[in-house]
Amino acid sequence: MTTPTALLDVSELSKVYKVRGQWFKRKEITALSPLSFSLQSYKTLAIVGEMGSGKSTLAKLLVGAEVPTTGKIKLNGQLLEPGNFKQRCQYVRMIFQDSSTTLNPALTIGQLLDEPLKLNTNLNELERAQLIRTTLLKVGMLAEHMNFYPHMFSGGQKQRISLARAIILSPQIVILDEALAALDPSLRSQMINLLLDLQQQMGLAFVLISHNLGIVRHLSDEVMVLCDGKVVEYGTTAQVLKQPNHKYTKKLIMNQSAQMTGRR
Ligand SMILES: Nc1ncnc2c1ncn2[C@@H]1O[C@H](COP(=O)(O)OP(=O)(O)OP(=O)(O)O)[C@@H](O)[C@H]1O
Repeated sequence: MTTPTALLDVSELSKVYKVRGQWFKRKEITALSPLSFSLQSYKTLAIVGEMGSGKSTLAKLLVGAEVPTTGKIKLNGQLLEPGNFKQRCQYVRMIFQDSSTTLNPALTIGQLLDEPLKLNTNLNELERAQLIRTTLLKVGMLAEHMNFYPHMFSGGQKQRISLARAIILSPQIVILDEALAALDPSLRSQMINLLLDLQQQMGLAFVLISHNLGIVRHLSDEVMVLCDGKVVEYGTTAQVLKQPNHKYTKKLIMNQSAQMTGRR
């Protein structure tokens, strides 16, 4: 029996930064040691790890913002070329924690959503406007919001706009880099439900970078734990959270359970 081709297939991916050290010597920083994983449509992989463990570096490599030192990234069996950002950005999109800094305040929501369409599609103005309206509706906003500016929206609504911008090109993978961290618990739950709905509707795969194990538990099928750029744990979410093996995972689970008990 042949195994089906994974949507995303990452093998031996690593990143070493060369920085200036003492006495003009070059110093190497291994942000990510070679790691491999695969991800299917409709599935979510969570990346967990403490500060400086390599989570953002992995996200940047996946989205094509950094060139890997070693390794390959395949999408539907096709090799993604490191420098071909245009090829990549139609399939892999990213959402960050703080939409106030990623949404250009001088542009209307319509103009913000039109940018990726102008760059990556051959749609005419009417078709683009129609797609912008339907995408806004998909993320729980109104079609009229296309004429508004980012400052007219709350943090939760701005995250929905960022999500609209991420899905407007019908990508296959969305990377959520602490994208829910700044939201209060009720907005966070609404956003989690919206993400799960969109995943079902569009067959999306998510790579979720998060410190919050509650979010990880709700959204992800698998968890990869990074420590100093190395994978120290990788398995199904249920298994990793129930029986963590590595001391960092154990500490994270204990700290967050203590916080939950303290809040009660
Ligand atoms: N452009 C760069 N040049 C040199 N070193 C870098 C660069 N980017 C990241 N690093 C280093 O690589 C390591 C991993 O960083 P990375 O930002 O990926 O960690 P992280 O897990 O995302 O941390 P955080 O949770 O703080 O965002 C760190 O030691 C960091 O200092």
